[in-house]
Amino acid sequence: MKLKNPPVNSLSLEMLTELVINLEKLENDKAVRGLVLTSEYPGIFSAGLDLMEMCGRNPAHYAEYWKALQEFWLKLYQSSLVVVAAINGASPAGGCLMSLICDYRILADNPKYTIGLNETLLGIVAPFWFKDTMVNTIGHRASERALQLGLLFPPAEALQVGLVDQVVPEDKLQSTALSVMAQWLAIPDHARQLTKTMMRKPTVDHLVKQRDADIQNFVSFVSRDSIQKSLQMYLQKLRQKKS
Ligand SMILES: CCCCCCCCCCCCC/C=C/C(=O)SCCNC(=O)CCNC(=O)[C@H](O)C(C)(C)COP(=O)(O)OP(=O)(O)OC[C@H]1O[C@@H](n2cnc3c(N)ncnc32)[C@H](O)[C@@H]1OP(=O)(O)O
Repeated sequence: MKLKNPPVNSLSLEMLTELVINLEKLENDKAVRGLVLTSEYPGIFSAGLDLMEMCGRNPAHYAEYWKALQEFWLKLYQSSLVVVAAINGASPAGGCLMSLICDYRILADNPKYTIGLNETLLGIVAPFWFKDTMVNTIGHRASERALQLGLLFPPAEALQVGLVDQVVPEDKLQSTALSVMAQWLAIPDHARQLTKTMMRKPTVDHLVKQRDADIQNFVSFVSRDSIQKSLQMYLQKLRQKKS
């Protein structure tokens, strides 16, 4: 599955909705057992959540957006398919989250392709289920440091901390993803799927139990004037970077 939402594959409401529909289609197709997630645009895997969905909108929109994001996370995190992320570009915040919910992550070796949950740099906070997903991957101490500092790791450091499973030359990314997929598909589906469910259930249950409260938290947090100002300033900085 190729992410395709120019210019930076930000996770807009429309993109999230399409991703969920496509995932459902693949899950229901008996001929499909695995999925490689990559970007149509080498250089950018995904810029994360679409900041335009979080700026200057009304509470009903924020609630709808957050619910769609939760839905996407729940679908992909619980997917019965083998999901391999072939990360061919920068992967900040929501882009990193999307990689973390896959079963295996391969990052192309390019110093520009940084990955991490950098929310604090925007003056916002990664919600508990982003944090849980990261802790499940790299452990508590490394997550605490990475989350507080909003670290974006270049490939060698991402590998060292365990945020990705493999770093490979850019031209070997897709072939490596396919051989990793073959290795995972050699395991009987039912045994692998039950194991995945068992490993991920506590994290899934944590969000499912608090879904509505989490939406309310997001809406009230993002509606604050101070948060709106931080997001606007961050967007301005992104735009000024060009000039
Ligand atoms: C008490 C506790 C309470 C807790 C309560 C918690 C509640 C929850 C709080 C909220 C939590 C939210 C979690 C958020 C997660 C996120 O994912 S936020 C998004 C973070 N993303 C980023 O920081 C990435 C920003 N982008 C970049 O760094 C770069 O764009 C890039 C991806 C590295 C690509 O660089 P480059 O190729 O140079 O492109 P640019 O020129 O920078 O960008 C092109 C245009 O795209 C726009 N853009 C970039 N990123 C985004 C984005 N994420 N959303 C929307 N738009 C984006 C950029 O502004 C450019 O636009 P134009 O200037 O108009 O062309």
